[in-house]
Amino acid sequence: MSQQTTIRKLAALVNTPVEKLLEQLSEAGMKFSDPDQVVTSTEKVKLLGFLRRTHGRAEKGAEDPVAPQKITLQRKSTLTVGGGRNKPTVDVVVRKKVTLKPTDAAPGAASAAGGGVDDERAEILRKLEESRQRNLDEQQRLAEADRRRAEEAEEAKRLAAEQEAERLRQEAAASAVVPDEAPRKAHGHGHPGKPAAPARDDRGGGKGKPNRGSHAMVAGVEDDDSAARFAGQLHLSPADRARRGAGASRSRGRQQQRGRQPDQARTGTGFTRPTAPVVREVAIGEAITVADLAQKLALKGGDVVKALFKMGVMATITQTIDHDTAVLVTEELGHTAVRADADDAESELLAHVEDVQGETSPRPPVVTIMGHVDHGKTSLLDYIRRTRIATGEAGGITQHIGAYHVDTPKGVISFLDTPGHAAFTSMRARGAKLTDIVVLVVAADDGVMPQTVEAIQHARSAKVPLIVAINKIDKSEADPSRIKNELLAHDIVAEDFGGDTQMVELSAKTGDGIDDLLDAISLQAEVLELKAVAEGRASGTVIESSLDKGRGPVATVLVQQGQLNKGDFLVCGVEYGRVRALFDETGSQVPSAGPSIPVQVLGLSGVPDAGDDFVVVDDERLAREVAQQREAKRRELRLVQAAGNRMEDIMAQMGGGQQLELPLVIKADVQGSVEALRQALTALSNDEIRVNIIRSGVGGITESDANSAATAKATIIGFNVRADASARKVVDTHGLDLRYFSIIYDVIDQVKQVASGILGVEIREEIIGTAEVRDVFRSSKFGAVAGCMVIEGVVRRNKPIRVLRDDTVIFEGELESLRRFKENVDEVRTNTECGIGVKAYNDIKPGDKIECFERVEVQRTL
Ligand SMILES: Nc1nc2c(ncn2[C@@H]2O[C@H](COP(=O)(O)OP(=O)(O)OP(=O)(O)O)[C@@H](O)[C@H]2O)c(=O)[nH]1
Repeated sequence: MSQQTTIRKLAALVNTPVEKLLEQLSEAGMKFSDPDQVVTSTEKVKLLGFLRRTHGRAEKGAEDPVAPQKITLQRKSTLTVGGGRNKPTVDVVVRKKVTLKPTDAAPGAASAAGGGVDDERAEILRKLEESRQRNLDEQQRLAEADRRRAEEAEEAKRLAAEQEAERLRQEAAASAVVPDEAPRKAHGHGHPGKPAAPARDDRGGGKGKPNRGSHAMVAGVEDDDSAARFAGQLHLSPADRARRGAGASRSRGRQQQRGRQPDQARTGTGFTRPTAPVVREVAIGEAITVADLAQKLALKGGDVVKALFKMGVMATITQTIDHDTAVLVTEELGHTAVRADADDAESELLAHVEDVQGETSPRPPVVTIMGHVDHGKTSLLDYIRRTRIATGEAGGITQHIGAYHVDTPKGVISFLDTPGHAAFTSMRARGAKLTDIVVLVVAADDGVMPQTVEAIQHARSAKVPLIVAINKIDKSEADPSRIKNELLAHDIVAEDFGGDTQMVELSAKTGDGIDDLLDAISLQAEVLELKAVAEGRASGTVIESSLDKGRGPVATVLVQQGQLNKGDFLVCGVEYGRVRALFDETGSQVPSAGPSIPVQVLGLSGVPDAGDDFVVVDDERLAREVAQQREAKRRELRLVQAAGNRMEDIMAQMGGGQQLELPLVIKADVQGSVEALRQALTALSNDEIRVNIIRSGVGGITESDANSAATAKATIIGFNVRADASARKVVDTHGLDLRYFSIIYDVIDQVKQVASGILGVEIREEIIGTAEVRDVFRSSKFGAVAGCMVIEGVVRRNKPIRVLRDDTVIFEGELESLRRFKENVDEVRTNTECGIGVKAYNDIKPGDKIECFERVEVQRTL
């Protein structure tokens, strides 16, 4: 603290030389060597006592200031006695002694009488006292300022937390919940008022909309339960704090807070004054982004980044940190972390779904139409839709919602409205089994085609029975028996051939045979004895989804179990919501939908993916939690996958049992070489390394080649070509691996060795010098001699050389002669002229480059 008194200051204060004060302090038994040392209040008091004792020494007064002081004065006067005739005069000295007791006005007299020393002492004492007092005041003032500052900071923090918590009210309510403590008892079934409450969520997209919550809070229209949950995120009253401190369980604390909340709301503010920093308990999974963690902690992303930085972890707001780092930083920030059990809400959901197992009853079949291109799948679906669906009030036309159901005299049949194999296989890939029966359309005028066979295979692998629709029988060239014969080759045997596959001849154009097909489907369905639980909470699969401008997220779902009703809460993939409205394929609103019936659902928080499952749950809380957890999991997965693609990570994973990638940029002198290298190198890929040629082409290595290599951290292979100056700059800057080759076998060999993980010594060519040909002389003795300037490095006579024209190798060999001014030399260095004779090569031209290289052994690294 700058306000502390140093010896120098004290000396100035009491008007004493510093040395003297040091001496006095030393006499008082306090060792100080430096005048800038700080004197504490205790030391000052000690010095004061010492001075009191020593000055005027035996004076009791010094020790007992209350005792009256006794001062003795002596005065001397001389009298002259005698002085008669012949008698000498005598001087008599009279000494007078007066003892004064300074009872009243005495102190002044005393000090006056005491002389300089007493004055000084009194002055020191007074000033010391003053200084002590000043110090005390100063300390009090500073303490007061500190306290005020702390209060202000806390207030600001509280306000920020309130705003943040308000903004994030839904997420915060969920994220601050300890997974296993979660709502099993506190929420859920124990809160009958809750399902009716969240009208707010009917608007859909309720995820973290900024202002909605705050309005609700201010206006006090929030339902008590939600408000209480929200308040659980905020501040702790002294009582709650004490409870926490005493180790009371969180859930109990929350319930008590809940009980208190309505009272607070009635006070008008809805908040209590902050009495302690909010300690949040956050659930952290395997990995989390900094932004997500900040959100869970109701902090700014920057604050978490800063805290990480202080811990020595450099991470940006979008980066993912692992569980351990996240826990450390959470604790560093004064909050607590618990491991998120990824499946807790999910298992709760499962238990929830199992609850509704009940009586099963027959359900309609779900049919998918497959077949070869142009064999009439769409026509067939359209015909059935057009003629079989009683159009609704909405304009009299049927809607394409991804599926529809038709009533036949033999029962209801649902058709999935997306013909083709992609939809079927992608659904299957996602684990969704929707289809009960496949109708295979084969055009009678065409026959079994590749996609017909593919459809058979799909149906077979999904273990779904087939019904063959032999289409286009209205055509003159139609030959149904040929189709039946062709299908025999694929083990599809028609009933009239003694097999078990129903085959219906029809025309999607005229409608002939369509009823027979519907009958066949119903028959097949009976054989399959399709059953489902018709009552209770619904579950099923999303068939199609989209974002509608006016209506928000719209999903067509196929109910597979139970009854889906308007007003139900549901989890749908990573989305959730409350069913605001249900529409059938005619565009009419329906109050509910049972098993195998497709309906459009409005009211979800977002657009789910086709193939996502949906489950109706009792309350919105569970729906939201499951959806959020799934979303978090999906995001983590995405992050892990994205991170895994980066080259650094791949390299870092070396030896981790995963396939590594070896990215290469290949440039060669001719297209033939490029192709040959491409093929040879990609063929080297094995289980451990995948050779990935990210760029290839003919010609010298350019700056953009080098840049691509830098981006992909690729090795550049120059086959009989060289890098130009700007490319070399990029190579140097990024420390890229640039290798030149002139024999295809060498390239393959080197890449092969790296790919098979045989690391060891490799022979690498290193260019030691380059000379530029300025002129060419013909000599009868040596043939063509190139008058050169060494532009880089050194050219040595006994090293191999290559001749380059336009950065492309045109000759490789050795030097015949290396001369300077007619003298043979062994080497020529940069910026020196020389004459070079190339052995067995006479076609050298001005502008060519002669590069001198050597082969060196290099420890191979990846
Ligand atoms: N004559 C006749 N033509 C038909 C019949 N069914 C479909 N077509 C015609 O065949 C062509 C292809 O029919 P689509 O229904 O588009 O066939 P698709 O299998 O859905 O074709 P992709 O969607 O391309 O796979 C159209 O021109 C139809 O008019 C039929 O029963 N008789």
